[in-house]
Amino acid sequence: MAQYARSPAVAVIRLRNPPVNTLSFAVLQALEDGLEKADADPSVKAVMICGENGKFSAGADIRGFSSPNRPVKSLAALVSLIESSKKPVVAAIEGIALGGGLEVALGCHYRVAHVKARMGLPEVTLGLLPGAEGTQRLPRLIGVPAALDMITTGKHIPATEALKLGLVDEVVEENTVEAAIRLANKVIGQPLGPRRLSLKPVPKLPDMEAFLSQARVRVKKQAQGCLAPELCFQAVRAATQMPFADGVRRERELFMVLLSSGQARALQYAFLAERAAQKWTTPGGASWSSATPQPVRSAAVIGLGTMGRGIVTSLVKANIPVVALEQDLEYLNTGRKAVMLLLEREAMKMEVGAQTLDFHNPARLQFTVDFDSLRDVDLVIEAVFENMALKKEIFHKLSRICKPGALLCTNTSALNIDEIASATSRPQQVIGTHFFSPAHVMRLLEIIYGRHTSPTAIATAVQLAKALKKVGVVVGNCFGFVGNRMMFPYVQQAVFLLEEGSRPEAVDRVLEDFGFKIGPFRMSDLAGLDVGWRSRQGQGLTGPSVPAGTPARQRQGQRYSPLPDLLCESGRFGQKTGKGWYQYEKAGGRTATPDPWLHSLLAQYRDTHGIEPRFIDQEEILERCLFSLINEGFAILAEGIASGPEHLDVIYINGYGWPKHKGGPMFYASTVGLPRVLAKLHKYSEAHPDVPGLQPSAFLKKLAAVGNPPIKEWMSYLSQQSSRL
Ligand SMILES: C/C=C(\C)C(=O)SCCNC(=O)CCNC(=O)[C@H](O)C(C)(C)COP(=O)(O)OP(=O)(O)OC[C@H]1O[C@@H](n2cnc3c(N)ncnc32)[C@H](O)[C@@H]1OP(=O)(O)O
Repeated sequence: MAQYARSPAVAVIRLRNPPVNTLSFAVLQALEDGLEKADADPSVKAVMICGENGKFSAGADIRGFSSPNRPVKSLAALVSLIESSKKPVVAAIEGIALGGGLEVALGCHYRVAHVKARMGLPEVTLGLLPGAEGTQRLPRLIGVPAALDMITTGKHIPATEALKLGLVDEVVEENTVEAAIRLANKVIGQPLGPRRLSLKPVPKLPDMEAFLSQARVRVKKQAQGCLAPELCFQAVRAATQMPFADGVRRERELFMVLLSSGQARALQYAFLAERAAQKWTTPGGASWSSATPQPVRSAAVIGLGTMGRGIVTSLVKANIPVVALEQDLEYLNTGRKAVMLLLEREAMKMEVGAQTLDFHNPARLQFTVDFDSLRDVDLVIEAVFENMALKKEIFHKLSRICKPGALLCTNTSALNIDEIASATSRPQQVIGTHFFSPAHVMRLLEIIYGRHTSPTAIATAVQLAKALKKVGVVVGNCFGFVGNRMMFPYVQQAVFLLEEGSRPEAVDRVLEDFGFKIGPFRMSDLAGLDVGWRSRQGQGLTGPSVPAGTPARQRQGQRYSPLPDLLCESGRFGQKTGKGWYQYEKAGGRTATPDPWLHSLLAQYRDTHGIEPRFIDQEEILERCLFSLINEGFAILAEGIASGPEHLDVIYINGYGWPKHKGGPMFYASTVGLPRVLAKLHKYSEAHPDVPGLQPSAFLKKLAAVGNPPIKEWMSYLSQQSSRL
């Protein structure tokens, strides 16, 4: 709602809809009523609009876009109503003015912002455009280049930058509301025409056409398959070509195209899924709502390989003092140099000096080979390579050295957290923190609780993720956890497709066209084929521990492809060796080219094993890879390893390059339709009965049997099932 008050001659309208003052129907109605009241009252000479609780407004309610009663049209009408007011209207922007919130402020004649406020038009990130005339007003206020940048990227800008751009008239450090009332009193009686953005011309550029065509290329490149950036561009271009009213009509048409697109639904789901994933629960009854995190005032990182370096960098950026430990001085010095380089680069990117991050200060970042230096830290992240014996040895040591209460985290992508915890005397404080490479860049942090992990430990790890500006997703302990466990069948299908007749470049192209940043074979070359090889050796799937007489293409009664092992045996580990599924210009090269050697290896392999190659179309490639991944997702949900499908989707969007505008694998399955996913899995598993990953999971079957229930209802079917058992 909006609250109306008076500050002698100035009417004060306060937007009130906690927690972020979204513009619900009720808020818009109350705002309109407030404006009418102010207009009708002759003693009111000016109006000031502000938000409750130190926040102006986060814009339209994202949960309301799918509602047929969404208030977008009335928002545009209201912004026009504000602008046409005969009494000056001043916006007092504290905290945030985003989306429709900023559009309301653009309708005001003046804007005052608190120095800590942020402003933006993030609609593009939700698959939309600023549909309350924002694409037409903003270029008139700050010029086309700056407006296009804000509208097509959705970035939030700080108040100081907004002042430089002319987006706000004043930035204050103290009371924004008082400053806005002061300004309102000052401008009473001044002409409003020049302050009405709809009446202003769009500032000219020396060569607008050339600017727009270059900008369009840039926008297309950044869009990566997303429709909204291009349509945002078209709406801003309309502002440069048409009078305001026509531009508004064009904006409306483009908005309707986006609103009805599947991409907008997927992106809005992704926004809400990220928030839903913060609300973790465990089958044991622990929950985000009752667990309290411990403060993390200092941390240690063990191991300064690629992952450890990134983790140290993340902690320093989050202002958490770090002790970085290596096994000997040689490794320590190499690690130290690499970390310093990363931090210098980060300081440059953040446009702050080394002194701001303060990483030359040993009180902030200390390098050591002495385990005793870990005695007082609040949290340790072990990031040595994936070797259970080594990890257990380290955790045993930590359990003796670290202070009581210190959280002991292991950075692992698959190893059993309970087994690692068993090496300590405090398994309740042991937790898995699976960072993604590069750890200072990737947003995802998979947080894995073991059998004994305490709710406090989980809450502390979630809090740490927030401090590191990452998305922490809490999951249970199983081989590969959630992300890699779903990835195994996907990669497995890709390799089976090669056996049956396809090529790495054909499979990659289909999945990259779908929207993955890189396909499974390019990804495998980038990560290094030796990583999986070592893991398969450890599981006894390949190498000397495989019993004599085991068929080459079978393990544990199921089809197995030894192709990746064959590549590793010939020293083809991917980019690092210059050869893998592709060939590269040199060892460490990045440009993948299809490799005739590999093509003849595939032909020879098929001959040896009597496989008749066949043409495999794009549909089969896509469905076998994606549906097997999704199928595993259903098994994970049924086992209680994750609290809901949103968690899986957040993991895939933030850690595995899943295209956000397709909402994550489980959301995608819901858009394809669960009965269709099931029918396709049946078809492929019948054609390839011994290929793992294609047998539909029981939970998928159960959901498909009731049709295609909305994704938010899926988990309720699971509890119905359990309660009957
Ligand atoms: C046409 C389209 C128009 C006119 C629009 O306005 S589209 C909406 C444009 N606005 C946005 O995209 C803003 C989205 N929100 C954010 O970026 C952030 O939430 C925030 C910067 C406003 C606050 O961030 P933070 O402090 O980290 O808190 P949370 O992100 O956890 O949010 C707190 C709760 O508020 C809910 N929320 C936030 N914004 C919206 C919104 N626009 N609509 C509905 N709900 C919103 C968010 O979901 C959190 O609620 P819970 O999930 O915890 O219940």
